[in-house]
Amino acid sequence: MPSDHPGRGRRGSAPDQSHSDQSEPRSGAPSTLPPSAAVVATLARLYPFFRPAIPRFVAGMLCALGASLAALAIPQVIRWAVDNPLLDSVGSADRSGVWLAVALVLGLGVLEAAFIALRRAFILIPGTRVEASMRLALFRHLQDLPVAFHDQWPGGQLLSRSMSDLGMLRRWLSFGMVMLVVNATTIAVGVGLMIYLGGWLGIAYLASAVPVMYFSYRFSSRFRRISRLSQDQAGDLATTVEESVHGIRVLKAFGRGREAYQNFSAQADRLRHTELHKARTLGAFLFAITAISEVMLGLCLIAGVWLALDGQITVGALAAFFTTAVVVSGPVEQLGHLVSMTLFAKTAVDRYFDVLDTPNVVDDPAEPQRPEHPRGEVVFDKVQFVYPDEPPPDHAWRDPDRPCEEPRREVLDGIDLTVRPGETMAIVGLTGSGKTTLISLVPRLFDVTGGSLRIDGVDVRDMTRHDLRELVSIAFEDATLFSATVRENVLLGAPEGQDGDADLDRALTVAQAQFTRGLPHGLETTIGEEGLSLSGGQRQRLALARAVAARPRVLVLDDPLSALDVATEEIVTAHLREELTDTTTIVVAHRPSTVALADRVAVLQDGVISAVGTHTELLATHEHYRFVISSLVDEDSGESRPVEVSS
Ligand SMILES: Nc1ncnc2c1ncn2[C@@H]1O[C@H](COP(=O)(O)OP(=O)(O)OP(=O)(O)O)[C@@H](O)[C@H]1O
Repeated sequence: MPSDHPGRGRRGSAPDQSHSDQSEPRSGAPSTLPPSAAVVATLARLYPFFRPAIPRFVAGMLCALGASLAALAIPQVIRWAVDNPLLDSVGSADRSGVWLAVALVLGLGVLEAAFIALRRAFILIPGTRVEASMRLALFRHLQDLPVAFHDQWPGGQLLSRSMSDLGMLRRWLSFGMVMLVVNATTIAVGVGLMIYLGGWLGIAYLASAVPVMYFSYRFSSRFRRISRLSQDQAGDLATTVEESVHGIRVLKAFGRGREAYQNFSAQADRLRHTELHKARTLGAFLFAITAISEVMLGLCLIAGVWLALDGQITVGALAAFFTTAVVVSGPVEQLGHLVSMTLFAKTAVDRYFDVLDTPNVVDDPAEPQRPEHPRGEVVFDKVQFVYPDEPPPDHAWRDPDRPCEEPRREVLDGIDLTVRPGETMAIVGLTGSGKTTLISLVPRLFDVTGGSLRIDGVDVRDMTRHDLRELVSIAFEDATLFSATVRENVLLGAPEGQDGDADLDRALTVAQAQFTRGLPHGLETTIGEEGLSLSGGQRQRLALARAVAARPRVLVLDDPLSALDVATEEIVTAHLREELTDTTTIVVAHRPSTVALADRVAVLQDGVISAVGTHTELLATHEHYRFVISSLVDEDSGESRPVEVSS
């Protein structure tokens, strides 16, 4: 299957992250490369995103080069002016040569300024486009990645990668990369001119490049490590902010604000120390290269004056030599900042591709199948499931004190269960027995790790995810609503091209969510994070309405009525039984009243289905079922009304 976004080579091409050393940041580049080659190899991965912007970048770079050449031409004019019109005008009234030199310097200055303005105009827009397209690719990939990935990655890490890392990259593309090329060219041309003007003086100045290169080499490997650490710590900090904002009610209710603050403060302090360390490392490097360049210029000045007095160099050439040195010294001093920016950008690219390279293991098959006449029969055939490993220990954002290799455990260990078309099957089991895990396999939130799960004879892994979504819909106990209108939230999964209003009416009635019509703007009221807040029971009813509106063949419900009062639950239950006669329903029952929905009940025990039958049969014959039901009655806040089950 072709890669569906630029920058992604092939599915499953993630670099092996499990064996890398934390001190060496992970990247798409082979780790055997020397640091500078690794930087180039990593940044080269941007090419697919960068390609459309190349013409404008090249134009911008040419403008920047033009500006540098204009600046470098000024010393040549000065040299000519000092050695010719200026000397000629001593004791003469003719100043025309001097005025010409002034006009030339002015013209070159204006040209330099114009080139700089043009450079900005060319590069600003493509830089933002590259950033936007990379952000889009990341978002699409995040949407595509399976639930297991999102279980493992902290939200703050994803947030910081998609926002601050990509912002950093844009700044590097728009400024750092361009100026790196331009400054390197300016230094090369400038030093060439200095050799031309001052002979050995220029060569002596060039010799200062040797210690500069040595310091650059040492600096780059150290700075890469620190910048990776600081970006990862910033991501951790974002995760902490996200968690404390989400959990603000719990923190307030338990009076844990102080602890949360202390935890945040410790993390912020760690980041501050890393930033200080980074700034000191950069400062030492900048000091070294500036000092080397300045000391060398001072030595050149002494030698130059001596050579001029000896008549081996003209005063004009000496003036031009030092004016050129001033033009070159700017780029030399900037080089340190640009190198650090480049290393920062490399880290940002590494962190970006850490996510983008994560293969999607819940993927569409090469040759998809779909049931010809969907009836809604669901068959679990020796299904096994084990949750994926924790993230590898070298993930820099992981807490190094946390154990990494936790033993893998089969949550489901040979599930055999057939749910007949149109049947309602309740899944009952003790807390942690794997009920949610079991039903999550039906819409492929996770893939089975053994055995198979078939709908109407077709393995769910052989269907496209789109086809599967049309067949199966799900409502969770923890109802998530999006910042959108009631209508948009409910019709989120409704089939396209059907009468949305009819689906909406039916779904709201079944889920007893007519209260939405009384909201300030009725069904057009915005709810969710940015809109009106709803109660837990109201949210659950909307989530149920959303699942019903999708008109699925198979409806999967993870205790979706837990927050409803008994009377409302009874009405919803009755409507569901009435409306869903053709729909196969698998419902996780956490309270006896939910079992009332079911035609049959499956008991999940020790990773297998230990019994299937009607509630009455199981009560009479299955000891573990009696135990589970009695514990559910206890849990159910004293609500121990008799359970009515039709079979
Ligand atoms: N994302 C996950 N990653 C790793 N392990 C998980 C994950 N989700 C659940 N588990 C583990 O799998 C086991 C089964 O969890 P599951 O949520 O399926 O149980 P459950 O029967 O639905 O529980 P409950 O009745 O409390 O909702 C538990 O031991 C749990 O710790």
